[in-house]
Amino acid sequence: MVKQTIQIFARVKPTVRKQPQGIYSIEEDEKLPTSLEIIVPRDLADGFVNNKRESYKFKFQRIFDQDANQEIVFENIAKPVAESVLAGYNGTIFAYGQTGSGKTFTITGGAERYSDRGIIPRTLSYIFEQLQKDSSKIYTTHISYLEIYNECGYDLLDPRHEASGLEDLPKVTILEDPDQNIHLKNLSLHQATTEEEALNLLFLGDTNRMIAETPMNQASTRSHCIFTIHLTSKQPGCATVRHAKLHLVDLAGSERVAKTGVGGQLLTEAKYINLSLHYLEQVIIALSEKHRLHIPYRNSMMTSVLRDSLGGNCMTTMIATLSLEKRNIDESISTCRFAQRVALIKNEAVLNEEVDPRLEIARLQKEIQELKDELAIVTGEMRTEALTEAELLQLEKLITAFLEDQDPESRLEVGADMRKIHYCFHHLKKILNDKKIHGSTVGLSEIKGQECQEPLREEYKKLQGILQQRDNEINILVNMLKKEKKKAQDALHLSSMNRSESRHSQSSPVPHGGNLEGSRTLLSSTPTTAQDSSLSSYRPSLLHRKTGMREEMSLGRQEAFEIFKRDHADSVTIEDNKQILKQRFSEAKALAESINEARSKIGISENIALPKMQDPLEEKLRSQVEEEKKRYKTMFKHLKALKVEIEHLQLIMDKAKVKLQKEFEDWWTEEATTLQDQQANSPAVNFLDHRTPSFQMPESQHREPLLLPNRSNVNIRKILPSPCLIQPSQEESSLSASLENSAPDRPASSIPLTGDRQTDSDILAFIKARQNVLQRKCLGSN
Ligand SMILES: Nc1ncnc2c1ncn2[C@@H]1O[C@H](COP(=O)(O)OP(=O)(O)OP(=O)(O)O)[C@@H](O)[C@H]1O
Repeated sequence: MVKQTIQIFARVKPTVRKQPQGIYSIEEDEKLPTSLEIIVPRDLADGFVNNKRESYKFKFQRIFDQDANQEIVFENIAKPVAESVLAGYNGTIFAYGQTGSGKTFTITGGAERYSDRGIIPRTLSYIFEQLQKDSSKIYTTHISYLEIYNECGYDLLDPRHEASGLEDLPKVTILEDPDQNIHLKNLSLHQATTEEEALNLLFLGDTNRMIAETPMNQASTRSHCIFTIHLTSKQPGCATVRHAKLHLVDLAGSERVAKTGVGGQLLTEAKYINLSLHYLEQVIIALSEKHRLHIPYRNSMMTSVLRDSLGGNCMTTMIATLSLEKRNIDESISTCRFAQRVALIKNEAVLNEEVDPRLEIARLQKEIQELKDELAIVTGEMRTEALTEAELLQLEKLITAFLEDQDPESRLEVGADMRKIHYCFHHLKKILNDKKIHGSTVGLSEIKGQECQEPLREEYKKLQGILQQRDNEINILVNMLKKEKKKAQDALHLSSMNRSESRHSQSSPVPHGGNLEGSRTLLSSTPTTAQDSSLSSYRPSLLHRKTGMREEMSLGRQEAFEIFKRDHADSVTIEDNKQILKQRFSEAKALAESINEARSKIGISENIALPKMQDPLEEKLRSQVEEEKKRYKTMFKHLKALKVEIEHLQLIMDKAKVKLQKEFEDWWTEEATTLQDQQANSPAVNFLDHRTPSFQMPESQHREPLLLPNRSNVNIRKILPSPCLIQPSQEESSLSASLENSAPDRPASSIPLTGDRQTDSDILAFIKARQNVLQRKCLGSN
């Protein structure tokens, strides 16, 4: 049992603007920054009057200042907890702080750079690395991801449900058994056999979380999220199984209702958040008071779920995230005060061991049989009748298996039957004699030579096995690279076709998002388990399903999406990541080539027949092979790390894409609704009238004004034909005239639209295509 108080750490978020000097200071204790002093400026009126205290001091296990990166935070906070989870103890890390103070950044990570990976992906990486190293135990890992919003639990990982809102996700409820153990009904557990599978689950949960967000429910801010790694370990042949859980918790923003200044639905949410955080505080106060018999865990879902983590069987760590800007000082002080109370809670973590009943029954049955046999021998219970043919045959088989078994501990089990025991001795003697007769024809020197060669052969066999394994791995990686290259070429070909199509024909809408999809090949072509491949294939369709986008967009919508994408604030990050991804791919390719080279060298050396006796040539050969093997291993490790990075980057890009599409859909729907309202009084739409309201980008993403008139979203000015020298047909002339007339400097003409969004888009797409045909005719005749 390990008795420990909850460990508290503080992390200060980098400030955007320059803050007044001396708003806080960090003192070192035994070379570690452990004491934080917050100085309240004298002019600060909100909440702190001048005659109040000016400075507040708080102690932490360690404080991470603005310049601390994600790696340092992981190494110092999460790694020790992950180690105790690997040893069989429960662990919890939770981030607490006001909205925007960096909880999600610390727990999950930033969505822009690979180096911004937070505690969850780094912990997964670390745990799977350790599991791979430890071959003494059999491990199984499961993942669950729970979101608690307004006191209701939702399963973020159920792939059976297509969520477009939080209410579509399966609801999770709490059940308590007579021993007061908490069970979460409807929370799915997913096995992850590799880091990649676990990261896919994290991605799936985060995407569901993002999709479920609406402007009314900024889930990330207003909900608590608990990502749990369930680890089971067992030693082969041993009936004891160890279970450990690691909760990684991103709590809702801790600001007070008064400060949020919200009403309606948001006020309800704020109250729920405040209530659940209030209950968390109540539990913590109760736990920090000695001799308190009743701890009010049951008051809220979050405290019920984290019951063990707070004052129970768990190694718990809290990260107080602080945004030490002038306007956030009061919230930062209250976060620190909360942390000080948390630090008083003592937990008693025990190894969660239990005996697997099936293994225990088998062990006991064996023991009973052995005891019965012993008893039969001791009591002299003898059988005299002769053994049957079948029994003799069975015994011979047992003897053969016993002789062939390489395990020195293996036993020949024939039971307490002296007839069988005698027959076994008799049969063994026969085998030995037969061997002796045959053996005499073999020369003594040859036997000696064979003895020398035996270990060499074994070593050679082992190396060949490893080589075969690595060969397979390299083939898989090379195939992945080839596929990626082909995909990139296809994408290039497709985009050039699209460009020429949009210039000349504009006849068929292009499926959206092709440019990002290309990068998925590596992931989807990676050999994984059935479950993983189902997840990988789930992801691309998730982009459509979850954002509610159709697989194919109308031409107008496609054009609007392209412009929206181009002007979106995230486009620079997406481009940057694409570049990094490309770079990593070429690095991986180069590395794969070097690995192939090293492998062939090892192969050549191993193909040379080894001399029968050890000699200098063999020694040289051996050391060369060893050298190559070392080089090969290092490169292979590097390639694996690159693969993880590439996969992570792809996940980041997928996430950005889902976000982009979702924002586009929201914006599109909003604009369409507004215009529908405006057009309700006049069914005919004024095509290019400047008075017609144009689509506007959301404020934050707006760089250039978009000229996308009415719901069709087609920029007609872009598609107007250039002056033409040939005479168009009558039909073409009238169509052309109707469009020409709609130019801003001419009297506006109207094109009747149906009011149905899709039909209108199609009508306008048709007009656009016709215009292009006209334009091409013009160009052709010129
Ligand atoms: N240590 C840090 N370094 C760089 N950027 C950070 C850091 N901490 C937070 N940020 C950035 O600040 C912003 C807000 O952070 P984050 O979303 O993690 O806050 P939060 O506390 O989780 O907020 P919420 O309660 O709304 O979920 C994000 O853009 C994030 O990238």
